[in-house]
Amino acid sequence: MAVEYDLVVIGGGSGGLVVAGVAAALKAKVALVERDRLGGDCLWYGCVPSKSLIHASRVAYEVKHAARFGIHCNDPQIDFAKAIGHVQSAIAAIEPHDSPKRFESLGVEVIFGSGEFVDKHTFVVNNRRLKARAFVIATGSRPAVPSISGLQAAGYITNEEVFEITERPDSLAIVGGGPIGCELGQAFARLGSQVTIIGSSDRLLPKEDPEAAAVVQQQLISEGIRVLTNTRAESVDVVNGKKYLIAGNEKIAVDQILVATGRNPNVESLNLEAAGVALHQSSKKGIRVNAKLQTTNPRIYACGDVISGYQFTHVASHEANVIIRNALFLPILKVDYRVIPWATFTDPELARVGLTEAEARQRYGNNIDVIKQEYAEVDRAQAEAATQGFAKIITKRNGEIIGAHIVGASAGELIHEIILAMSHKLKISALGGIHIYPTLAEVVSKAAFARTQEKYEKNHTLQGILEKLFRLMRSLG
Ligand SMILES: Cc1cc2nc3c(=O)[nH]c(=O)nc-3n(C[C@H](O)[C@H](O)[C@H](O)COP(=O)(O)OP(=O)(O)OC[C@H]3O[C@@H](n4cnc5c(N)ncnc54)[C@H](O)[C@@H]3O)c2cc1C
Ligand SMILES: NC(=O)c1ccc[n+]([C@@H]2O[C@H](COP(=O)([O-])OP(=O)(O)OC[C@H]3O[C@@H](n4cnc5c(N)ncnc54)[C@H](O)[C@@H]3O)[C@@H](O)[C@H]2O)c1
Repeated sequence: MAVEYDLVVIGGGSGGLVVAGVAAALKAKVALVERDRLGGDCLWYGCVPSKSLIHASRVAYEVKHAARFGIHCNDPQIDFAKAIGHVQSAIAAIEPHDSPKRFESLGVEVIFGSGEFVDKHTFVVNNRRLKARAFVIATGSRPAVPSISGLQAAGYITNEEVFEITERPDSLAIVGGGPIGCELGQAFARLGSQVTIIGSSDRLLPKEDPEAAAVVQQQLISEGIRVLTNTRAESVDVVNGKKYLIAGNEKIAVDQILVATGRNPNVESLNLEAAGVALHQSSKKGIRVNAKLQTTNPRIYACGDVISGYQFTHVASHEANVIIRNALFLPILKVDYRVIPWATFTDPELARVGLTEAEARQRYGNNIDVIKQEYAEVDRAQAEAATQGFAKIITKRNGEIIGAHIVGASAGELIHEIILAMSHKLKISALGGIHIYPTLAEVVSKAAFARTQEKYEKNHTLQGILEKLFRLMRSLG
């Protein structure tokens, strides 16, 4: 039976917009259903506002610490509402790129409404029955709020409200020591809040290389942030209008509580059962997909946060690109997660691609090399007093790069060279090529050189041959 659309995309955020835009450019007939506004978490409540606030807070920090370069300023006066104004103007500047007008001009039919599947082939929205060759679920995720007694009554904020507050909380407790907790914790502390981060793991950023995460944790502590690890937020009391968060043995008086304890997929309202779309059985939440990103109904695909894999904007787009080909043409392409990078935008930044050292040892035993290069040995880092941090590159014995972790200034930019090398299965020696002096990027080339040097130092045969060769050449004049 003929259908009206090639693709119906549900959710207009990082994943859905890529699918809809590219499919329409390829001349497919596409409908995009969005329940709120186009742009998703990344634009409104995630990447864009957080990085804008981080920038404002960094300026405050640099001004406050300028005296070490002989630049004497008074303590910066922070106009928090204006900092949030910068956040909102960054969103406003980027929003047209994700606007309904732009997508309609690309040929996408944008439908606002919250619909549901009524059977395996039909999605109903605003009383319209949409039938398509394929559907894509890209409805993202929302903050997962743990059940903490008294929290609801006391009131709290998540990433969905934090970028709209116009008054800085003098004291802020952040529940969750993951990327949101660390990025926003540092930003608020730099803008003048007294911040406490409460994390249930034994360290901040528990998904990261422990040595690299420790550099970030140490920096946060040195900036006056209280870090409580191995601690769960248990309850909240309100006394005389003041909130008291009880966590471990502590009773912390705070003006505001920010909850950043992971995400829940947006699946509830879609009536997935009618569509034959199953969720993960395990503790992992979200829609179950195969390597081609098909759900348990092969005509329905899913990508982004809703499948609870790597929850990043660039991964949602990476998955979207696989879906476009599979859904519009033949479902033969598998998603490749071999080289998935990400960065946590604290100061210093922590960027990662591939395996951690522990994961690499688990997979390859001791048949790996781990090369570490300190920022302090990079001249540009000295020039900019940005000596904190290191690059760690993990290779197989043949030099193939299987993981890299950079913690330090501009780590999120510097990692791209390694991403390219890994994508093309290049060996670490490929990173040792000419690099501009003096740049921070030399932290990567120096790491590559360090491995060559280490191999050379262990190669006594080669050293012996060279010694003899030069003796001979000297004797010949
Ligand atoms: C504070 C914070 C900072 C972050 N920083 C970064 C970062 O620096 N870099 C990075 O890569 N990632 C970052 N992320 C993660 C990133 O925002 C997400 O991984 C990304 O937005 C996921 O894209 P998505 O398409 O799956 O979902 P979204 O972009 O959230 O899009 C989902 C869309 O679906 C819509 N929707 C939901 N339910 C329905 C329904 N029933 N019907 C119709 N529409 C629906 C929503 O309204 C939304 O528009 C951050 C996240 C947060 C919370
Ligand atoms: N720079 C970036 O790319 C960036 C930035 C922010 C967020 N994100 C994405 O958003 C996702 C969500 O971030 P997040 O920080 O909320 O989640 P997360 O799951 O990475 O971290 C949440 C942390 O909270 C802790 N926790 C859970 N319950 C707790 C409790 N009751 N008390 C104390 N601690 C508790 C967990 O141990 C965990 O370490 C990330 O996984 C990431 O994919 C990315």
